[in-house]
This record gives sequence, structure tokens and C-alpha cells, in this order.
Amino acid sequence: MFSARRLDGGAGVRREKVGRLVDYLRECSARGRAVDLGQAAFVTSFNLLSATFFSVDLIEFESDATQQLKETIEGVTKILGTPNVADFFPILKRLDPQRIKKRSEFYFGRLLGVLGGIIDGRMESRSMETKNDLLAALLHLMDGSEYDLTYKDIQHLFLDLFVGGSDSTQCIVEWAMTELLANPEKMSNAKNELRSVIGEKNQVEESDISRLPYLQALIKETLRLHIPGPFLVPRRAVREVEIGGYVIPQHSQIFVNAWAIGRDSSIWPNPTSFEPKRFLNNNIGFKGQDFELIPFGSGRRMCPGLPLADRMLSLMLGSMLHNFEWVMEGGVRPDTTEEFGMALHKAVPLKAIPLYCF
Ligand code: HEM
Repeated sequence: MFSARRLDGGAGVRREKVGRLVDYLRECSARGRAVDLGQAAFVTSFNLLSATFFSVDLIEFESDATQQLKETIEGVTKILGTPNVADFFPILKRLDPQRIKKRSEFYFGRLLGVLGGIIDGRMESRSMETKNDLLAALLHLMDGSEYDLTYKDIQHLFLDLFVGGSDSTQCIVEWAMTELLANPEKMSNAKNELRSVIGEKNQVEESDISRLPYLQALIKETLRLHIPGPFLVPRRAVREVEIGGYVIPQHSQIFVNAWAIGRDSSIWPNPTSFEPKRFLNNNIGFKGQDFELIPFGSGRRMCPGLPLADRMLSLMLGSMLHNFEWVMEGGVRPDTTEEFGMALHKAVPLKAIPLYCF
């Protein structure tokens, strides 16, 4: 699904979705209106995923349904990131003291309902239309006898993909723009690079990305400083193991503090300062080989969506920076407070006014 060949085949869908983002920002620019950048990035990444998986756009830039879906996905990631005292004191399980079970049922139920509706709709219309997307491939597998794939498996696979793919991407776009608005000289560096590489054409293409080292560095720096999944996904020790002189007992639940690794002063000079140029003269990447930067995890359970996320982030940020000047609503400095959850969101959404450059 995320192989280079498949992704190259989906480049047109991404171009179209990012084009719609630029159109929306142009409309806001013409009206002098501030944009909720997290929301705009959420809609773009969500529709990109839904177009790739289901061949439909699910949400609009400004609608109550969008707000509700965004809240639902944020609700899910918040629950996943909340340590549950009942895991440590199982006697409390039935009492559900933090209402985690209750809230999980609500948010997961709502999202599964949306996904179930799409799957049902496709199953009803299957005899009339043929589609060449992931849902069609999975329904085909469900019909066959080779794999034991159920309706529920499909519903939950899509849940993983949407929760994993939309919130994290939105977080990084919003944090990158926040840092750039707080550091105007870095905003200029990024825009100057885009201007010299892309020139007068206003569409940033995936084929341009390899010629935009500063843009790539600023994405790495945002992933280092504002990693969306601070503890990655918890692991369990299948047997007792000794690592670095520490004994990890069998069945321990293990959290990898990738947030702290990204801010470790023995690895990163001035770790809390946003400095994209620290990635310009080295080969440190985020593909799980360089353990000082593991925003997508590492090893066999690392993020499968990395190659898609990489393209989406470069396209969205590149287009937002190349096409627009940005000013903060009310001229204030952007707020950089983090809000804890499975994904580290901004506590205060970023609202900025785009000014179309072309
Ligand atoms: C900025 C973007 C993203 C970041 C930072 C990110 C990060 C992560 C991390 C840290 C993990 C856990 C890996 C581990 O513990 O070793 C993960 C898992 C996962 N990600 Fe992503 N992700 C991003 C985008 C995406 C996208 C675009 C998709 C799919 C469309 C996706 C789908 C998934 C799935 C399905 C898993 C669970 C894999 C498993 O349990 O084996 N992610 N992601």
C-alpha cells in the first residue's frame, strides 16, 4: 500500500487535494480571514487518506461534521495517550475511575460508525460500480477463502490508518507553521529556497522535494522538537531481557520516550531551540536507522505510513509557504504550549492570515 510504486501512482490525488488546500487559503486571503491551520491540515490529510482508501472526500474545510470528526480523532488519541491507573491496579477496572473505558466506547464507537457506513455503502453499490482502491481490494479478500479477513478487521484497519495518519500529520504541519511564525528569519529561509527552486510556478510537485533541503530539514526539526507520538506505541517484553545493564522483566510494558531523546542535550546542542539548519550538514534521517531521531519509531512495528507522511508533509508545507505570506491574527506571537495525549497537540490552535503571493 505504501510502496514507492503505489505512492507514485497516487501523486495525482495528492496534487489535487493540496491544490484544494491552496484554493481554500486563497479564498481566506481574498477575504483577509484568519485560518485555523490545524483544521486546514486535518481536512487535507483526512481527505487525502479517504480518497486513497475509499475514492471519496469525506469532509469540507469548514463544517460542523469536520469539527466533530476532528474532535473524535483527537478524543481517540487523547485516550490512547492517557496512562490508565486500572492497568496498574486491576481491581479498579470495573470502576473505570478516569472514565477511560466510557470515553473510549464513545469516541471509538463514533469513528467505527462513520467507517462502517462507508463500507456498507460500498458493499451495497458493489455490483454497479468498480473501484480500484484499498477498500475494493480488502472486500475482494474478504470474499475469498484464502485469508480469514472479516468485516470487523477491515473496519478496524481503517480506524488504525485514519487515527495514525490524520492527527500526526496535522500536528506536524501546525507545529512547523507555529515555529516559522515565531522565527521569521527561518520562514524567510524556507520561502527563499522555494522561490529559487520552484520559481514562478505556484504548484509544488513531489519531484521538487529532493531539491528542497531546507524544507526537509525544517520537517525533521519539527519532528524532533514536537514529536507527535512522544512514547511511540507501547511494547511488551515477551521474555526477560537485559539492556544496558538494566533487567527488563518478562511481560513488562515498555514506553520508549522518544520525546526525551529528541531533547537530549548530550545529542542535540540547544535542544529546545528550533534550528532546522542542524540537519543541513548531516545524513540523520527519520527512517528508524538513526536512533537519535525516531518520530516514526523503529524496527518491525515502526510506522507503515512514513513514506506517505513524508510526501504529504513536504507538499502541504511547501505549498503553504511558497504561495502565501503569513501573519498572526491580531499580530500576537504564536503560543507554543503543548497539550499531552498520544499525539502532542498545540494547546491553543494556531490561527494565521494567509496573503496570496502570486
Ligand atoms: C507525521 C506523520 C506520522 C508520524 C509522526 C507517525 C508516527 C507513528 C509512530 C511513532 C508509530 C508507532 C511506531 C513504533 O512504536 O515503533 C506509528 C504507527 C502507525 N502509523 Fe504512523 N505516523 C505518521 C503518519 C502516518 C500515516 C500517514 C499513516 C497511514 C496512513 C500512519 C499509520 C500508522 C499505523 C497503521 C501505525 C500502527 C502500526 C502497527 O501497529 O504496527 N501513520 N506511527
